[in-house]
Amino acid sequence: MDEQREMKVKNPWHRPVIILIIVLIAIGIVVMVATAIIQNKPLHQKYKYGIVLDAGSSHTSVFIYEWPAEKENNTGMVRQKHACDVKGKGISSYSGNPAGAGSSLTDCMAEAQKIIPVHRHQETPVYLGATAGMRLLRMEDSSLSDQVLDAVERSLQTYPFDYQGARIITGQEEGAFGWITVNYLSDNFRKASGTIGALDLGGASTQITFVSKENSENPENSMDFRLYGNPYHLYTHSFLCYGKDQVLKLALAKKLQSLEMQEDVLKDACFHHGYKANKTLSSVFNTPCVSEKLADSPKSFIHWGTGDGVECQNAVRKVFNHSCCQYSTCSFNGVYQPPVEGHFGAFSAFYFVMNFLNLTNDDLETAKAKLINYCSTPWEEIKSSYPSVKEKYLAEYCFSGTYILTLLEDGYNFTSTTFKNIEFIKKIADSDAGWTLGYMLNLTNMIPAEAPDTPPLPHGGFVSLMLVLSLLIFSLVIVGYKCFRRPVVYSSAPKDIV
Ligand SMILES: O=P(O)(O)OP(=O)(O)OP(=O)(O)OC[C@H]1O[C@@H](n2cnc3c(O)ncnc32)[C@H](O)[C@@H]1O
Ligand SMILES: [Ca+2]
Repeated sequence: MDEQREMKVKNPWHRPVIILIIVLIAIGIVVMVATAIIQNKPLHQKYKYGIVLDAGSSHTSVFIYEWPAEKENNTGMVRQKHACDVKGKGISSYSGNPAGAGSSLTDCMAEAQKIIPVHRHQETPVYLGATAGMRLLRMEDSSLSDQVLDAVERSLQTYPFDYQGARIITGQEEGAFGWITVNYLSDNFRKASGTIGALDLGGASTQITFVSKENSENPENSMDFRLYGNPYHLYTHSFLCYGKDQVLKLALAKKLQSLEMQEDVLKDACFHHGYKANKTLSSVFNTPCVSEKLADSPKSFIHWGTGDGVECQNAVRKVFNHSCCQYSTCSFNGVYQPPVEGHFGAFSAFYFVMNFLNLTNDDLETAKAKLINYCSTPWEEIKSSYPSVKEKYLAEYCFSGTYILTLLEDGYNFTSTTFKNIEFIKKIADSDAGWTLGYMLNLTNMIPAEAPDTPPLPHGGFVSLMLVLSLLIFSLVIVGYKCFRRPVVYSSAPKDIV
């Protein structure tokens, strides 16, 4: 039949061209996104290091910090790589053998040499900061404290690092750098969420630091910082002798002085019933924190626990003097302190003790009640319940817990309500809470006063946006093709050619 009929036969070149275009667009998108990712991918990370020795009253710790070499001024970049506890007591205990203070550091410094890559040794700064133990030794005999510092300096200079000095830091520095550490690790300087206060309880001193709206009534308690574009007005105070070891001596001395001692026996409500230890008077009075010495007294006494939490609270209150305050408000001993504001991180012995006593999540009233119960537990029962805990710590938890709650409530004026704002912490983001990180950040200028300019979008956001837009374009092309392609008219072909 010659009948001409229209039938649909696709143009032979049409479909391949469309497929080719779609494939090219897809390849283009993949190449574009891959290039964006590769282009912005950080090169192989190179790290820098810093070492800070915390020469505390009870012991020395060596902290190694690490940060990406290219991002020195980005806050939140420095992290703790390693911590090493020096064997033995704090450097102030080497006053009779200063050279021993230097050699005590060798094991931890050898560890640091192994951990930090050799090619970074020369540029790695080393700082030693000594705290309340050395402040007390300097008060007793400044030439002895100089000798101890000289000995640790000589020891640290023998290592291939960049030695930057060993010194006794001030109480204000200790408080302020502890505050910088906890807020840096919590990333509070970049966030607009505000900062947290810092509570540090050592063996020989304790520090309280927080941002206060009040105008400081005593310049000695105020410190101003400009960090990452924001000004901070800090209240800070360090109470020498109010660390947990020294305050125990203070409390014992008060009892010994108030003639609570009968026939060489000192009955103590802050120690468990059944606790009995022979102690020398000099172990109590061998510190400048205890001013009045005992006259006509025996050389030793029996420390006899009675385990009465309520009586212990009354005894501990006596170490705080509330009788004199020449400012509008004081904490204790005539020290100016505005009312506490905001949230707090409490670390060092605040954490060790509250964590052991399982009081870190309790409100003030519950914590007090649980502590009274704990204090009344007989010593033998305590010892058998915690066979692996150091006996000295174990014997003192009742006293230390009572001291902590009394310091916070009667000393710093936390109430049942504001007590809930205290978080007991050991570490933040795997780094120890303490003054050392803040000290290093400050000395290396690693927290800039002004926030550095950053691109409007972070790298991840930029790549995601590219991907989403590309997929959108791709989908539009497909949809456009489907909607707007013209129906193709096929030419009729003679069906049969005979
Ligand atoms: O800040 P200074 O006053 O110089 O002292 P420090 O730096 O040596 O003090 P630490 O925070 O290291 O420790 C505070 C106290 O807690 C004690 N301590 C450490 N670990 C403890 C634990 O697990 N349980 C109870 N007490 C502990 C330690 O002996 C100190 O008396
Ligand atoms: Ca300390």
